[in-house]
Amino acid sequence: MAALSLRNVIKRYGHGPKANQVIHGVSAEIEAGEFVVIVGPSGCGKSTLLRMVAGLEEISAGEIAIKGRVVNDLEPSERDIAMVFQNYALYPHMSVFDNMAYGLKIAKVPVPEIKTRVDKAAKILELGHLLERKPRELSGGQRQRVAMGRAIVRQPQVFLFDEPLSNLDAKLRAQTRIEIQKLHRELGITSLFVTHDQVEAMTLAQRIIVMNGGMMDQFGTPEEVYSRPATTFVASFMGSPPMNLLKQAPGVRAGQILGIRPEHLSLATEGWSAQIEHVELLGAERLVYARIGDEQVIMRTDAAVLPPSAGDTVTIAAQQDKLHWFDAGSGKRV
Ligand SMILES: Nc1ncnc2c1ncn2[C@@H]1O[C@H](COP(=O)(O)OP(=O)(O)OP(=O)(O)O)[C@@H](O)[C@H]1O
Repeated sequence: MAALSLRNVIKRYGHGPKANQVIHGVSAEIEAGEFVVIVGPSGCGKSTLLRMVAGLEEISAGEIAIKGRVVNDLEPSERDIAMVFQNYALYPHMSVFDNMAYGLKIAKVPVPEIKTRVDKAAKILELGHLLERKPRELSGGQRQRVAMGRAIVRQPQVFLFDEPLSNLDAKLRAQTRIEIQKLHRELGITSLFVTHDQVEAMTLAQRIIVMNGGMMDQFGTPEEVYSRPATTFVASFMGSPPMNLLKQAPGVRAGQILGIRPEHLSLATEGWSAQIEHVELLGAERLVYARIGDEQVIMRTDAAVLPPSAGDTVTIAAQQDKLHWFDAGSGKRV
């Protein structure tokens, strides 16, 4: 049985003719113990989807089930979930221990049991020496760990994460990503994690839900999403620099879009004639920006390869087994 099922979930804000539909029928089956990341640009509906699972937003139509039990009409506290928020939402006047224990106290868990669970979570998260501190006496990364600790002690069926790393600097974010992975390996709790950062999605997820304007464009492993994107949107959203999408280059027929990743283009003796616009050195590799007719392409090359210079005319070839074809009308993979 799936740990979490979304069945044609729809969300409208407002009522009647003025209603604004923002989630247009999302279906997904998430297996027990899976770590699923919902990714997409600002406004695509990621938070709304997560908040509907949490019970913080009503569902306009469709069904959400946790371990087979439909939870549409259940309060958040009855859903057996725990959520970690972007702003951590810690109680400022309570110690770290009390912040982590609070939900259990409310749920009338016996005091010795609370102590055992908080101590265990504190140990996993290396917070043991900070239990007496107040949130203001902690670093951003430590507060983030307290927020996770508070979720862990509840021993929920499902963890929900709403961009929990977005307030951390780049280094701490990378480090916390590894901690979250480790935590997931240890606890094996089904997790749904929202982010707008495709790198975070690729590195954390076992499977990724890519949202585009309230629709689910793809649900697949990081590998699938990267190497077989279901739409031009997924192709250009996942990967940096994005996949090149060509409509007019020689060999592309009307109504088609050819997708090719920057790492699958190279200088060659046969192929497209291209004008070099600009070359960027990124340490171990170089990005070469070129123009094929009216369309720009980005090529990724090894920094050791002698680059062309801006203004040069070169020949660029695409690796033939790495071509992606999309329908120009629907944007779907063909
Ligand atoms: N309470 C609300 N009333 C009306 N519209 C809303 C409400 N909350 C969100 N929306 C709209 O729903 C859409 C999805 O919003 P949502 O916050 O889920 O997007 P998101 O992908 O999480 O974006 P972000 O990354 O910016 O948080 C947006 O168009 C937003 O304007």
